[in-house]
Amino acid sequence: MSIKKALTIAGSDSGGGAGIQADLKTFQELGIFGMSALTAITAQNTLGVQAVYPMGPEAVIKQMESIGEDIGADALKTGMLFNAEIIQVVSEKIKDYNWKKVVVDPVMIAKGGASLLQQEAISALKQYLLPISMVVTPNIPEAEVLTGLSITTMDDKQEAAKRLLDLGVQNVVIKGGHDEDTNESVDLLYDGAEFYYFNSKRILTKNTHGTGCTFSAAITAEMAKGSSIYDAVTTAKSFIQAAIEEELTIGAGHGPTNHWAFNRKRGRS
Ligand SMILES: Nc1ncnc2c1ncn2[C@@H]1O[C@H](COP(=O)(O)OP(=O)(O)O)[C@@H](O)[C@H]1O
Ligand SMILES: Cc1ncc(COP(=O)(O)OP(=O)(O)O)c(N)n1
Repeated sequence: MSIKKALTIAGSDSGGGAGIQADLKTFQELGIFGMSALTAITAQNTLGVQAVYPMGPEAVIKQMESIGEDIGADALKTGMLFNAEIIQVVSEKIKDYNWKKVVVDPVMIAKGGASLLQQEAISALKQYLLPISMVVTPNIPEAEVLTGLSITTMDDKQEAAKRLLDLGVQNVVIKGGHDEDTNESVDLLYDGAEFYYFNSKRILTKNTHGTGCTFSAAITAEMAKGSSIYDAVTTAKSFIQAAIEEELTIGAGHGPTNHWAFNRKRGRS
C-alpha cells in the first residue's frame, strides 16, 4: 500500500476544534498519514482564545527538518504562523526540501477576535510564502487585508483573487463563510484562467469553529493523493458541509465541526 503523507505547520488549539488538531483529524478521515510542525500553543476553547505562546523559530525549523530529512511530505498546509520570523523560516525550509504542494490558510483572527498573526507579519506572508505556494485559502476579511480591497460583491471577490494571484500563488480560493446575509456559502476558485464557484446551502449554526482549518486541510489531503486543485476543492467542500451539518454539541460557545460526518454520510465509518 502506498501511504500518502501530509504535514500541517500550524498552531495548537487545546480545545481541539481548529489548528493542528482539526488538520490531523481531517487528514486521518481522508486516509492520509498526518504530521505536524507546531508554531504556537494556544490555550483555547469554544468561548475564545485565552492565551498564545509562540514557538521560537529554531523549534519550527527543527520540526520541519525532522520530517524533511526522513519521512517527506506529499503535500503540506500552513495555518497559524503568528509572526514574521516564523513565516520566514517556514518559507526557507519549504524551499530547502523543494516542497511544491503547499496550501496556505492565511489565518489572522480567531472567531472570538483574538489575533493569531501579528500585523507586521502580513508583508512577510506576501513576500516570502505566497510566491512559493500552490493554493491560498483566505476568508473574506483575510482577502481584504491581503489585497487592500473591500469585498462585498462577486466582482470584488474576482478582483481580489486576481490580485492575490499577482503575488505569485498559483491558485486562490476565497471562502464564502463570512457572507452571512446570503443563504448560500459560495467559495470561489481562481487558477489564473477560469473562475469556479462552489456553492452550498448556508447552515444556520454557531458551531463553526475551525471551518477554515478543516477546509484547507481537506484540500491538502486530496492534493497529497494527487487530485487536481478543482477536485481537491470539490471534496473539501463536501467534507466541510457534512462537518458543519452534523452538529456536535461541545462547549458553551462556538463548537467545533464534526470530522466524522463526511465518512459517516458515505457509509464509511
Ligand atoms: N454556515 C455555513 N454553512 C455552510 N458552509 C459554511 C458555513 N460557514 C462556513 N462555511 C464553509 O466553510 C469553509 C470555511 O469558510 P470560512 O468560514 O469563510 O473560513 P474561516 O473559518 O477561515 O473564517 C468554506 O468552505 C465555507 O463555504
Ligand atoms: C491554533 C488556531 N489556528 C487557527 C485558528 C483559526 O481557525 P479557523 O478555522 O479560521 O476558525 P475560527 O477560529 O475562525 O473559528 C484558531 N482558532 N486556532
